[in-house]
Amino acid sequence: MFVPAIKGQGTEEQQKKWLPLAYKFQIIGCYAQTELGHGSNVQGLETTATFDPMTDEFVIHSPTLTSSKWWPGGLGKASTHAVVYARLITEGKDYGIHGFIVQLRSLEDHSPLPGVTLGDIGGKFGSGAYNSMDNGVLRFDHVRIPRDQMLMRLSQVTREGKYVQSDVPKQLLYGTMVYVRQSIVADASKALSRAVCIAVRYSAIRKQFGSQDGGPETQVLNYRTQQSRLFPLLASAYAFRFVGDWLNWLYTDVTQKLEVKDYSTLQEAHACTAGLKAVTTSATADAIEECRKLCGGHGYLNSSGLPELFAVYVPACTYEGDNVVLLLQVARILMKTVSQLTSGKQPVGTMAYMGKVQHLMQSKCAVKTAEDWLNPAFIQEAFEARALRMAVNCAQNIGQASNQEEGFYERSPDLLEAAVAHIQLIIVTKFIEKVHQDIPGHGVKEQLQNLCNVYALYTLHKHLGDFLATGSLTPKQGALANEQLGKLYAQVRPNAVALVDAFNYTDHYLGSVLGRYDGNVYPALYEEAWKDPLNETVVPEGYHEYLRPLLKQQLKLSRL
Ligand SMILES: CCCCCCCCCCC/C=C/C(=O)SCCNC(=O)CCNC(=O)[C@H](O)C(C)(C)COP(=O)(O)OP(=O)(O)OC[C@H]1O[C@@H](n2cnc3c(N)ncnc32)[C@H](O)[C@@H]1OP(=O)(O)O
Ligand SMILES: Cc1cc2nc3c(=O)[nH]c(=O)nc-3n(C[C@H](O)[C@H](O)[C@H](O)COP(=O)(O)OP(=O)(O)OC[C@H]3O[C@@H](n4cnc5c(N)ncnc54)[C@H](O)[C@@H]3O)c2cc1C
Repeated sequence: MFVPAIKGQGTEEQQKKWLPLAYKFQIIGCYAQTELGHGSNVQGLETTATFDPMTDEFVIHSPTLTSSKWWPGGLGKASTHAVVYARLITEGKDYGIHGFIVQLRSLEDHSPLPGVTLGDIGGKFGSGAYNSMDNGVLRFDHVRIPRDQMLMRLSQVTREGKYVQSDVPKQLLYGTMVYVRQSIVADASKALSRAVCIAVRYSAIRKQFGSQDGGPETQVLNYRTQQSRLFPLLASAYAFRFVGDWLNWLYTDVTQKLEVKDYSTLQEAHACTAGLKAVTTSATADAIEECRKLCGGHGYLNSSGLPELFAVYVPACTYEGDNVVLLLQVARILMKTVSQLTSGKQPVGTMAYMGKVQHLMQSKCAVKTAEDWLNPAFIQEAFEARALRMAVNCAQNIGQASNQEEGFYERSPDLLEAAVAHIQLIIVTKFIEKVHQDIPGHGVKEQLQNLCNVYALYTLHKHLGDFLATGSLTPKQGALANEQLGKLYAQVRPNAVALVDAFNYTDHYLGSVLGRYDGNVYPALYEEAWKDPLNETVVPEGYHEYLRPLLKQQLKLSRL
């Protein structure tokens, strides 16, 4: 994040100076924005950067305990520099949050520089899984930096101390977060596909119950409950991969537009990166835990790879923006778009469907049979109607409040659900678009179409309340969707292992005894057990000190 921050907020000159040093690891940088007292509320950050015209320097200071930088990855022990986000003060006026390059440690002996106090913030969730990352704490005691270490692409301070705002949207200050959020969506797909690969392969070799007259027991992958829990996660892994590819295209397109000062798609980029990051990371975190449960007791072993994958993954729901905070950002943009519908301004991009408000507010889903749900047009329209009607309902309810902000606050739980509906529509739309493309490989397109329908109908089934409450579907149509879902699971089953083999993960990368490509799980589990340090001695440490006295005492008592 140190590098994209300098790329996005540094001048050409600053990029030329600092980026080569970072690329060659002559300096190691981190992104120091979050503080002990503020993470979500960036505008609430307290660290100060006060310009001193006498010396042409900024004085970086931590005025309160809560202004201590807290969480930045790499800050505690590894980084020599940081992009520090602080309140820019010049000529006695606070101009809000800006980025500054600050050296933290000596390049000679790595010791903290004068006025800099820093360290690691301590152990984190998951017994050490994330402890390889030195998330740090950092305090400044009036540390001076040259004026030219203020990142000056978006705004400047002159030698005389005058603040100059460039003619670019101030939201570009948040550009680094947008970049990482879009990469987190692709990362969600990778993490989810790893968990699903483990769970599908293990479900194919695990047999429990169901043997007829002494024959083999039943593969748990053949149980409909196992399929109804696992195949939607398999479909989600593919869905998030495709929407992540599209989001990367959108991000690249927006970045190219910014180069020519075209800011028309900045809001779209923010809504899509924030919303897709929130929805895909929440779904993936829940899915990894579900994959652990799908593997029964062995899923709880570290050698399954799932506990560590879960522990390392779940902070994704929080870092780079708390998912609720990000979805409320999407909700704000939805409300703004709805309010503009009456002005005749046509929504564009992923909001374009809202322009069909007259149709979608009264459309009746035409599905009559379970097979009708295989028609992408029916799926698309159902998801559009649900999302639009939820957004319009929120806007109408907010409109009845005494003031907009109060109304937004009161209705924020409903707004959250409307934002999720909008983002799920994007995911479904991009999956449908993907399977409409030419896809090489015999039978591959059909399998992806099955997974697209599984993702869409599973999501519809899981959120059926929204569809019914908004009148987008009838209960009968909801039941037909569920009926079709069951048929789809049967079609996915024969190809389930092939669909996870297609992720092409090596056993090393997968890191799971349960997910081995050769399926030779039981000997591997047994072999792995003996590597447990507890098995280095046959009689456990502590026997003589604790167990033996207890056993002897109980033996005596039993003879009294
Ligand atoms: C490379 C592979 C990697 C894969 C794995 C990834 C590993 C990652 C490791 C994780 C490291 C973690 C790093 C971090 O966590 S860094 C810190 C992250 N912190 C956050 O995300 C903070 C979240 N908070 C915010 O973004 C802002 O505070 C918030 C947007 C919530 C509020 O902003 P603000 O207070 O300024 O005000 P408004 O809500 O009123 O917004 C004002 C207008 O600005 C628009 N806006 C807001 N954000 C953006 C944006 N990012 N881009 C564009 N526009 C934005 C907003 O819509 C308002 O617009 P209008 O005025 O038109 O309504
Ligand atoms: C593993 C990890 C790595 C990190 N790496 C970095 C890093 O490298 N650099 C960096 O700067 N930061 C980093 N962070 C910090 C991270 O960005 C913040 O923790 C994150 O943005 C959440 O902010 P917060 O902690 O203030 O949460 P809070 O906002 O305090 O969230 C607490 C609760 O309040 C709710 N809430 C907050 N505001 C609202 C609102 N307006 N409406 C409704 N509900 C609200 C949230 O939904 C949540 O339920 C990292 C964090 C973690 C866990």
